[in-house]
Amino acid sequence: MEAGNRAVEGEQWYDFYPWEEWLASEADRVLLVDIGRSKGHDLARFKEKKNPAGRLILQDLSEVIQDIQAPLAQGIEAQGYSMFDPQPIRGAKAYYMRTVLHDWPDKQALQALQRIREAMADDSVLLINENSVPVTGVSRFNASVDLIMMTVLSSLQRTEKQWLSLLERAQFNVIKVWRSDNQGVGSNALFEAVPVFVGSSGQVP
Ligand SMILES: C[S@@+](CC[C@H](N)C(=O)[O-])C[C@H]1O[C@@H](n2cnc3c(N)ncnc32)[C@H](O)[C@@H]1O
Repeated sequence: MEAGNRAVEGEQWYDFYPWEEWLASEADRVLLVDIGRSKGHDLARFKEKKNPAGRLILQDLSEVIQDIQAPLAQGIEAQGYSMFDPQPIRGAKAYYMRTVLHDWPDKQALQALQRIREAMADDSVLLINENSVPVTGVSRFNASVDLIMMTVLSSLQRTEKQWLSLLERAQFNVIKVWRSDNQGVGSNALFEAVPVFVGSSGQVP
């Protein structure tokens, strides 16, 4: 799947999302936790192209992290972690995932989102960079990925409505769905969301 996404990706999220303005925070705070980032090439590109202040953390399964050969750029830290476990990085400015949740059915995706929500501060932001497929007129690429998702992973390529529903059920408010003019078909939408915090009564305020 990753190779497929690489072949068709368009602009990077940081080229069309105003991260400098929207993610401004203290320099010693973790700026962004990239969950399921594989070996971290894209975080390295973000660092190289934009040189953001703040720590960047890439997380993936321990076996993936252990397989990283090249040294990481200064300012990037790698951490072996499963997204179904409690998130060790608390209160980061942004939690980011690209083409990770599409590998998972709603039940597991909701668990992973819950782990993020628990770790967020009041001003943290969730960024989900995913493929959002149209309801009709789906491209051959997306139709074939959808079939692969279903047969191999019991998962799916979600429509925007399905992404919004997933995020709402995970108790996030979606602020905006960002799209670039030059969209690839591998991860064409950036869902920006903030947590809805549940009050002590257990009710969403
Ligand atoms: C389709 S790849 C996407 C990689 C990268 N985000 C990208 O956009 O190129 C899915 C990634 O999720 C990681 N992954 C799978 N299960 C995970 C888990 N339980 N916790 C954290 N990462 C996981 C995989 O190792 C893989 O790197």
